[in-house]
Amino acid sequence: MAENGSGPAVALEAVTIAYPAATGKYTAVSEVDLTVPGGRFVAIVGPTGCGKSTVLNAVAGLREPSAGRVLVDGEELRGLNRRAGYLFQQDALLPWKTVLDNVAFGLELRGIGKRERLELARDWVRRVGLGGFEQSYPHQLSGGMRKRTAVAQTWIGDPALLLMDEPFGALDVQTRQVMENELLGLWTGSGKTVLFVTHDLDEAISLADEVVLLSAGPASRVVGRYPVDLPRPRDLLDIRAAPEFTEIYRSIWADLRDEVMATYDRDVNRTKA
Ligand SMILES: Nc1ncnc2c1ncn2[C@@H]1O[C@H](COP(=O)(O)OP(=O)(O)OP(=O)(O)O)[C@@H](O)[C@H]1O
Repeated sequence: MAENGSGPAVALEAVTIAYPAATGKYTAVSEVDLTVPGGRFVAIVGPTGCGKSTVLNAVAGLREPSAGRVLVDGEELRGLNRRAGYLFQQDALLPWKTVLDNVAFGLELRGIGKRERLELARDWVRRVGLGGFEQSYPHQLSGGMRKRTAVAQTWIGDPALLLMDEPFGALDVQTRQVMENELLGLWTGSGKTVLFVTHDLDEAISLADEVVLLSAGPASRVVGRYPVDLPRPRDLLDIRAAPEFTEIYRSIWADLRDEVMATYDRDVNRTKA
């Protein structure tokens, strides 16, 4: 059951995922154990290609484990995770629809009447700071505005679990900080469970209650879990300057660096071979 708030608890039990490869198969992650209490914000970090997205896709129900299982509030996940909403680096805005219609689209698919969905969408467009841009089309928006539209698109469905894969990875640094702050503003008090994948340790620590470190692949697994006891609510523009932040950063980076180097050595040896 959810521990605090309405978001579901998520557990991965000895999850192994292998992909077909030229040489037979490639085991991306092996026996991953991970528990995320309901309502918590957990960030997953690790070197490039270690399997962060693979883990997220397993929780989304997009990728079935070759072994092990995923539990959502104690029940084994089978097929798509219908309690989850997604936010990826690439947004999924429909170019021929306006901001308002893009935000309302998920509700349309759910069969919610036009009047109600447009009313809700108008509210969400305002909440993400896009009031006045309801009738704009995606190509008329900046990267940050597109991201705001995507955030509204995800949150309007009120998913209890949010799965985010480098959602702000393509944004410039300033826009990214603003969006991270706004994400925390939306999440605080919502009770939603969040799994957030990022390359960026700064971002992981700033946002999360806990950072989980995956080892270098192949057969990546969880090699570290680090609680982030920074007070909330957090203002990310200030928090990165706090000495406690630097301390947490140092302790995680000491381990992450080893995994990054292991990936680097592996790639160099592969190139030489
Ligand atoms: N569909 C697929 N078929 C074959 N191999 C795949 C597939 N998807 C991922 N892989 C491999 O599995 C490993 C893990 O990939 P994944 O995308 O989960 O890693 P990641 O940590 O999210 O990567 P990045 O940091 O680059 O975003 C990589 O070596 C990748 O090449």
